[in-house]
Amino acid sequence: MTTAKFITFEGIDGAGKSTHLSFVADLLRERKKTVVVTREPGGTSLGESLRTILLHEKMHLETEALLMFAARREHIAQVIAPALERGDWVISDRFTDATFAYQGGGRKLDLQKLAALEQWVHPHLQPDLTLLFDVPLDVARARLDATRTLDKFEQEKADFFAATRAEYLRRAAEFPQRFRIIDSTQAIATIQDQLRGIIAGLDS
Ligand SMILES: Nc1ncnc2c1ncn2[C@@H]1O[C@H](COP(=O)(O)OP(=O)(O)OP(=O)(O)O)[C@@H](O)[C@H]1O
Ligand SMILES: Cc1cn([C@H]2C[C@H](O)[C@@H](COP(=O)(O)O)O2)c(=O)[nH]c1=O
Repeated sequence: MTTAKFITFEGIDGAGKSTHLSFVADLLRERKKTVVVTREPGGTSLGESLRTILLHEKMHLETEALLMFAARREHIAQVIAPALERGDWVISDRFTDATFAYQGGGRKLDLQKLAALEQWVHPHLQPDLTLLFDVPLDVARARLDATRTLDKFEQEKADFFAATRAEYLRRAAEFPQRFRIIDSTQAIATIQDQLRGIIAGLDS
């Protein structure tokens, strides 16, 4: 029997990560796992209130980073840690890599300050697996433009997303043991085949 695992989905807006969340959850349920699917910012009542503020209100860039970690602290306390302690598997649509990528890469905040917050908020918790859905900016932008009204982050310019994507890829290279980079320009069915292989490898 394998122990509970913490899986995170990451990527720039429009990369396609949310498309595959329920597919991976279903794969795990087929393997008789109890799965908790959650998201950041969000996942708790307080976190969802903070999400609305974060995605729609202008604020100082350090306030934005601090609120991301405040929402995360509550999320870990109320949802992630209890689920893992119960033996449930947790899938989170974004986690701390997003703060490094968006606030560190995109907003250019000091990575050392973000690392200090990470050390404060979750010194002993890291994802077992991080699926990084990677696409060129123009592909992500075309997908977003086709589907929705854009929030504060999604309205950012190309250089913001270029820096965000670069920081994601830098972290994937820094932590190769937990990151898997998914070429999200592939067809959805092809990506699902790849995900099936990754999940089988994790749960064996
Ligand atoms: N591999 C793919 N090929 C073609 N279209 C895709 C693919 N993956 C996702 N899409 C489409 O792109 C759009 C954005 O996908 P999705 O909502 O999963 O992105 P996301 O990365 O979760 O974005 P966000 O982080 O902004 O929520 C959706 O309309 C989805 O159907
Ligand atoms: C956790 C986290 C998220 N963000 C940004 C990234 C996205 O633009 C939104 C979340 O929206 P999604 O469509 O549900 O992915 O928030 C961020 O900037 N920093 C973070 O730590």
